[in-house]
Amino acid sequence: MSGVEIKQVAPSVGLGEGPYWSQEDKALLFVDIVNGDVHRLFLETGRHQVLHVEADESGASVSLVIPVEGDRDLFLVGLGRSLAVVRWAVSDPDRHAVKAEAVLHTVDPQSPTNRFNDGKCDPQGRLWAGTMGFESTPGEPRLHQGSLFRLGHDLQLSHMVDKISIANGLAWSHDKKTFYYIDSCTYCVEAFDYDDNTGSISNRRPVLGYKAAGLQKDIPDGMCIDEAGNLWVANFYGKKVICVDPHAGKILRTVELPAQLTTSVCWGGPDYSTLFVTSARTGLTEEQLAAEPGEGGTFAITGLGARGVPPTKFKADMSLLRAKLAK
Ligand SMILES: O=C(O)[C@H](O)[C@@H](O)[C@H](O)[C@H](O)CO
Ligand SMILES: [Zn+2]
Repeated sequence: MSGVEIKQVAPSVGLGEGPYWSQEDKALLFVDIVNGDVHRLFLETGRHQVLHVEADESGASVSLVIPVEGDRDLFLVGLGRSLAVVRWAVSDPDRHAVKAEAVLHTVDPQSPTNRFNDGKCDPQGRLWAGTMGFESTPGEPRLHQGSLFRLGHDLQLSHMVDKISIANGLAWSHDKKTFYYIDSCTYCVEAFDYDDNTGSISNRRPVLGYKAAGLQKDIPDGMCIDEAGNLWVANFYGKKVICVDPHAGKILRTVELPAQLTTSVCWGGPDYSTLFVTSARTGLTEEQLAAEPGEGGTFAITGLGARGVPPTKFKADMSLLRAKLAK
């Protein structure tokens, strides 16, 4: 593939996840789940902000960060088993700690060691986020302990899919009729029919089985969709992202990265032609880390000849949200 360039844009973190391109700020947001931090990296100036979110009673891991439409200082985060709101201004100091302004929901009381993992907004701006069971070794959680949830504009939480092991990549087709989803422990990218009006899903089916595609050790993790409707999936333990044609169920391209635990992907940059990729270093040995300094880094891939579309912010009924923040 000529012209493809890979550049490390952020220093190594424990478990990078949840990349999100903020066009207003020309910044990449991502989280470090191990340290409970949200990162914001301004690509033009190099300014790098780190917001540590203090634990609530359900845990300390910050697993996703999504801006709230209509207030540039508000963000939804996954925090332990909770979905919470944090306040974070661009003018804040580059490194500081906050408590959540409000906890909207705490889930999975039957599995107290669960935590939220990946999440993203659908075309209507409802948040979809899922949980996973306790992981002693990366990729080997207690199975079927988690669920996928949907947070509506009215801040009500709906339970969408149960028996999820590691809730991961999410994407919606441009015709808003298909929802693509990854539970990492199925080793499969799946699809559902999606109703954009009601936000309901049905008809779960496989799109790409990893073992049948020859990916024996890769774990499907985060995912995004490009303008042409192809899926880009980060392969944990796979040192790569793959581009998948979901209609043919075929791998179209493979891009290798200097990090074996590639965790998630998003499109960004002024014209959405840069693919940002997060990775992790958690669980790797000292030797492995020494051999590959990129482990845990965040990367920008350019020259792919593909591009994405703007991400969707969380659209809340702001009077309901402000009432929660006032409490
Ligand atoms: O990145 C994630 O989604 C999880 O937070 C991680 O725990 C790993 O990906 C998982 O171990 C393998 O999928
Ligand atoms: Zn993930």
